[in-house]
Amino acid sequence: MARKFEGGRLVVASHNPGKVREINDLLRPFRVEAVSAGDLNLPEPEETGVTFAENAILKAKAAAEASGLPALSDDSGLSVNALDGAPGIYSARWAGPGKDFGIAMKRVNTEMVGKDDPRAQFICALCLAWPDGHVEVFERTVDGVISWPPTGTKGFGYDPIFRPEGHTITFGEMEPEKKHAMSHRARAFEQLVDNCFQK
Ligand SMILES: O=P(O)(O)OP(=O)(O)OP(=O)(O)OC[C@H]1O[C@@H](n2cnc3c(O)ncnc32)[C@H](O)[C@@H]1O
Ligand SMILES: [Mg+2]
Repeated sequence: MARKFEGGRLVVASHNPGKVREINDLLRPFRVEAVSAGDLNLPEPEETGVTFAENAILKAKAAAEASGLPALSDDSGLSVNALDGAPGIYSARWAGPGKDFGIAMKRVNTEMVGKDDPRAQFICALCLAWPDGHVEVFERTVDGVISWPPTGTKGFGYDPIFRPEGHTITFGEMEPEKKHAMSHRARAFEQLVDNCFQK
């Protein structure tokens, strides 16, 4: 049995404004007072894990310890079949110190030249951690294809080059509510809610 979140204040342990916005959207229907790691001036921990789950755990634990509150982290990324899963856990790092996703998306396109498999997945590991060190982790994916050139300005990160399976537009072109109905983050969140939130 997963430990339940009892309600009240919850730290959203991410320094990515796009993610914080999406997580706040997903939390809205629940009795949760979300505060972001940025609001609390929490440091951005170094992501030394070798899996999404490990990095999610280290980010949530760091925020829960530093704040004394339960903390929810998200470690996510794009995994391209033709690139053996890259950029994967390095998705943020491909954008460089300036967090320029124009550069990161171009690199995906350049490395895919000559490969004819466009399939890719977005992956999201969510971790809910408590100040006593207890953690719950949920990981989900969404399948799609890489689409070039980048289109749409509604999302963040790699959204303009990811077209989810069965759809004709990219996540960058999609309304947030529609992305929340199918994304890796929304799917992992559904698991989190089923297991850790009071009904
Ligand atoms: O670690 P935090 O502070 O949460 O913020 P971050 O941006 O560094 O986040 P990650 O370490 O999890 O890196 C994942 C990168 O993958 C990209 N990514 C993850 N989910 C995405 C989504 O739904 N749409 C587009 N890009 C996404 C995004 O650009 C992230 O920067
Ligand atoms: Mg990060």
